[in-house]
Amino acid sequence: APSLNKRVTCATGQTTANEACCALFPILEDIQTNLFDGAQCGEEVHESLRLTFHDAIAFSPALTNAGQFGGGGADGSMIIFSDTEPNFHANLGIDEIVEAQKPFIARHNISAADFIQFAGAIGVTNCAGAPRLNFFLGRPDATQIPPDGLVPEPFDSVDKILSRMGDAGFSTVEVVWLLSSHTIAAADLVDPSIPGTPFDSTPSTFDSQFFLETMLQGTAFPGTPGNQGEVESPLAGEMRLQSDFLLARDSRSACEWQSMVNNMPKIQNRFTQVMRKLSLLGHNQADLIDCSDVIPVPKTLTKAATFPAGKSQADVEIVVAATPFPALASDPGPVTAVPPVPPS
Ligand code: HEM
Ligand SMILES: [Ca+2]
Ligand SMILES: [Mn+2]
Repeated sequence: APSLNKRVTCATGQTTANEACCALFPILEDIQTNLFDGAQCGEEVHESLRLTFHDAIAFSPALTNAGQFGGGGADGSMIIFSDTEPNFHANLGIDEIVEAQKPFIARHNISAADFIQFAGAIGVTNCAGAPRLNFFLGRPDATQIPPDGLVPEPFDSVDKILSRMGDAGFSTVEVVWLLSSHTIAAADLVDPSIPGTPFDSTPSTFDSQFFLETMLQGTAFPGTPGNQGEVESPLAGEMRLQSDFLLARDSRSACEWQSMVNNMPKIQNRFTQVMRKLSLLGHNQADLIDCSDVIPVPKTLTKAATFPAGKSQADVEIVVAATPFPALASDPGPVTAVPPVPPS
């Protein structure tokens, strides 16, 4: 009789719990070599993670309940309808990774819906400190374009962001957990004069610097002032979104935000939970095959969070008195500018 825990050895040599997952190993290798430039945590990984969100979050039970089409969730619509959906305002810039991923989908037997979530899960493993996300196989592709207006914008109010995310099924703390993603992120189009400007000082490390640095007092714009959705950041070369600034300070989210600082086990655990939920929007997990064991084991990170050089506890705009703020060292040496993420 077959044992429940029996593992399959694939033709390519790796083992997995389910034979259907064997087909993913050649795709994994192609992605790491040719999309992520040899397992780097660079621009394509950042854009691929952003794409997991923008594809999935176009999902509105509120619209469905009102008798309209609310979007199919993680259904690949961004790629299937690439003439339309990437042009929605909140998706600006997503066309690049959409076009970069298309040839991979064309040369493998995988839905666009699955590929987007698979590439995102693989990509984060290239960033030291990231958790090993789950991956489920078998999403059918979109048959309809989701409505515009379902992806949060950096100039949206906290009320609007929490309400939109709540419609899709995410609580306030889950929104905070999802924003761990902005630790490996940069903006190209918020200030188009400085493409590749990161949201924290370590855009190729999945650490808690994003949560810490968004709590510091803003002092200047990294490029031009007056961009919609941008506020002053604490570091030269660093971009701060107004939405991240507000969520870090709002009474509904600030406590959870602060709890992420220097708490890697929590970040890893919570990000895994919410990314599982995000990747399943519009689907039942029971209809899919769990291929999580195909995802590589991420690079580890041992470094504690630190204040960037020239910053200290005095620069934290403390909003949460209820929980103690961790005692953190400051990086030694002169104050430096955060370098941009190179385009590739
Ligand atoms: C809550 C609402 C959110 C807002 C308002 C927001 C907004 C933004 C904006 C404006 C950018 C810069 C785009 C550009 O100019 O190139 C960005 C980048 C990014 N976002 Fe978000 N985001 C949100 C949530 C998320 C979530 C939930 C994820 C993933 C789970 C995510 C992942 C990313 C990543 C990885 C990037 C960097 C892309 C790159 O470096 O090329 N974001 N986000
Ligand atoms: Ca980081
Ligand atoms: Mn980018």
